[in-house]
Amino acid sequence: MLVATAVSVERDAVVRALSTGSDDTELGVAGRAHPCRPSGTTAHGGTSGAAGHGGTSGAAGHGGGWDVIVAGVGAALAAANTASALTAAALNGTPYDLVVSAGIAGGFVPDAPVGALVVADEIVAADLGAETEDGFLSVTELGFGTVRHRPPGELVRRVAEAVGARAGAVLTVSTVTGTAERAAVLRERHPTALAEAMEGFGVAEAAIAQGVPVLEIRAISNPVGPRDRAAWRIPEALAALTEGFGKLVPVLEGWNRHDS
Ligand SMILES: O=C(O)c1cccc(C(=O)CC[C@H]2O[C@@H](n3cnc4c(=O)[nH]cnc43)[C@H](O)[C@@H]2O)c1
Repeated sequence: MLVATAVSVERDAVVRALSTGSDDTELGVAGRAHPCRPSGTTAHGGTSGAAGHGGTSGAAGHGGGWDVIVAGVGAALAAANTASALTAAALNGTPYDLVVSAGIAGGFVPDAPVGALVVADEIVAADLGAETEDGFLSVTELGFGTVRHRPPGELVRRVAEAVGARAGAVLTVSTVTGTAERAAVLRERHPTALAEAMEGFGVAEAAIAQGVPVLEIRAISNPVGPRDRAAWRIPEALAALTEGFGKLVPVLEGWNRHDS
């Protein structure tokens, strides 16, 4: 499994869950920083003796088990670093079975309150398109490809049940929403949206391009709406991410990608 987080505190929250996981979880060196990563893009070995780590930008090889990388903030950087990690692992003969985009997010109230966990049944590039006199047109409507990836449905259902998360669309945006008006526009365009974050679609594009299924799980740190930085509850969200990931591990390790 490859877990792509945006920043190091998210990576650490995931690694905390993995390193207290069951004995069956191969996590001999989880939490060990890799010295070769540029600009904070640090990979962690998910197995003891994860000697396959590459030294190239953002790449991470692995020997089975879990790798957790800091893929960067924003869809483009997250896609680039996720693609590098996937390619390195494939070239090493140990391709990943699943990619998980994980971190904190803004939640659409009242469905996704601060501290809640959300699992994406759709990963949607919410602002990839064009403003027209008739309103927003997505790149799909413009004829240029997709703005939506769907994680395996049965896996989403099992994960939601195991971690106590709600399943719904998770939007990927380039700009954190800062007004009630923008939140309402997004929710009107995407009525099933539970959360917005900034990386999921990039991670998904990288995974899908290599034929690897993708999942996105987010812990809500703040409401989507008027900017109120003081209201962000990042430590609480990171604690929820750790707790949720602990419950996620057995589900993912028992999952066969051909099940769903
Ligand atoms: O507004 C600020 O002062 C501020 C300070 C620190 C960090 C930020 C971010 O925007 C972090 C974005 C980071 O966290 C995810 N995230 C969390 N909440 C949201 C949200 O409401 N909308 C979009 N992204 C969010 C995101 O995935 C980034 O990785 C701001």
